[in-house]
Amino acid sequence: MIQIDRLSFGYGTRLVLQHISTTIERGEIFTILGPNGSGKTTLLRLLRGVLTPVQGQVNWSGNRPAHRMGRRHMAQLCAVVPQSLESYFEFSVEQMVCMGRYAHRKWLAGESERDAMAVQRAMALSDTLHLAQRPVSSVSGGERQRVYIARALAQQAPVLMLDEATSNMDMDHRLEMTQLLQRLNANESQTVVQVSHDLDMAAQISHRIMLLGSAGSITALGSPRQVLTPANLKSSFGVEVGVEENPYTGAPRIIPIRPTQRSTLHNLSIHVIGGGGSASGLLRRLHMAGAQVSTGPLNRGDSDHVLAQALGMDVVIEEAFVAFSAAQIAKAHQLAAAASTGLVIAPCAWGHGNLVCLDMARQLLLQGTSVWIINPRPENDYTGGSAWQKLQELRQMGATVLPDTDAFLELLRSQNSPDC
Ligand SMILES: Nc1ncnc2c1ncn2[C@@H]1O[C@H](COP(=O)(O)OP(=O)(O)OP(=O)(O)O)[C@@H](O)[C@H]1O
Repeated sequence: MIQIDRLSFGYGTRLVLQHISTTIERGEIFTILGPNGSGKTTLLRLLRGVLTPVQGQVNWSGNRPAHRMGRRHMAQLCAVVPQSLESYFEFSVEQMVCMGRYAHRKWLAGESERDAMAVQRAMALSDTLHLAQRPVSSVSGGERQRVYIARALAQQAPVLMLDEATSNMDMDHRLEMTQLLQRLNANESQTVVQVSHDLDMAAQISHRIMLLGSAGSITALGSPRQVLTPANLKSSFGVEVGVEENPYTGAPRIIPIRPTQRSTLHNLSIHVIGGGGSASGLLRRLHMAGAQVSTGPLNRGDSDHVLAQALGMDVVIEEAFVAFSAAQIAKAHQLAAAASTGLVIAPCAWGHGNLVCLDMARQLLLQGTSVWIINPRPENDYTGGSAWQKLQELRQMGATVLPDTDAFLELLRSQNSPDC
């Protein structure tokens, strides 16, 4: 019903979704999971044609690509329960739900009996009838989510798209909404495409789950049982979980083992070479895990500099937009030599201004400092090959290359574990 073909999308130059392909079938409950910022809401927007893909396309069977379909046409096919609160607050709840009938009305036509019946039914199903005359601005967050669901139900579109639609609801209403979705799906072949952070609910009701990773690509796609495995969830969320069978529903049930791994690196001391935001995630995660972190040199105002300063790290700062001076390199060398665990090089872009950091790493390596390099890539070399050659030499001299920050942190943890 909805074909997604090698879809990629970015805001500006930053890609947030990469190579997404699948077909969502009629009558399917399809859930998109993933960490914050992994592109779930963006994917929903691409599916309903609000955004135009950078590559690939979305096709609703028998129609033009989604981004070329008109709004009214899309509204006949797809009803949306949004994540963010919309500013229709001057309307009453009933008026708001009536807006769901927009796609069914002729231009300037009033409300028909059919419209009125659809609105009443939607409000009854979503338990919002008693709120009908209240201004939307006066209802609670959970009640407002039910109003949005009512508006979407009133639209009577074959596909219902929900973006974290039950996140503010109490347990009773959340269960009720879950059952409602299942009932609509079973009795009326309603296709449901939803974004959720509720893994247990997703496991319980989804026919298929798409799990996105932090880089906006698919970590796993398939049945809840195939997708919700400890390895996949670790890969996407960086969290260790156990998965067991829910004794009441038979669906997989997720149990965090170590929800976060804070304070596990508290006796380590590490110097980080980054720049241009390449080390931000690494700096933050090392800090959260309790490691003593220093970094630099970094140009003033660089996003890694701003973050390191905000976290109170020792930072060697060079003025903005200038090459690193010998004096600042000497200071960084001193900090790095004092970092007893070692030096780690983030996947930064290399130019003639920061190439000298690789010479510093070489000297430290020769002096016995451990050096790690995270995900070095030739396309990050803007020096005509010198940086790539220096990185290769570091590797030959004994620096350890790791694919990503997760692998680096895992290595530190395993070396730092009390069992070692
Ligand atoms: N209009 C925009 N302009 C620039 N960047 C954006 C815009 N909308 C979203 N982004 C960025 O794109 C990335 C993906 O955002 P998106 O809202 O799709 O993530 P998500 O997986 O739904 O996150 P969450 O679980 O937090 O709701 C994020 O890094 C976000 O900051």
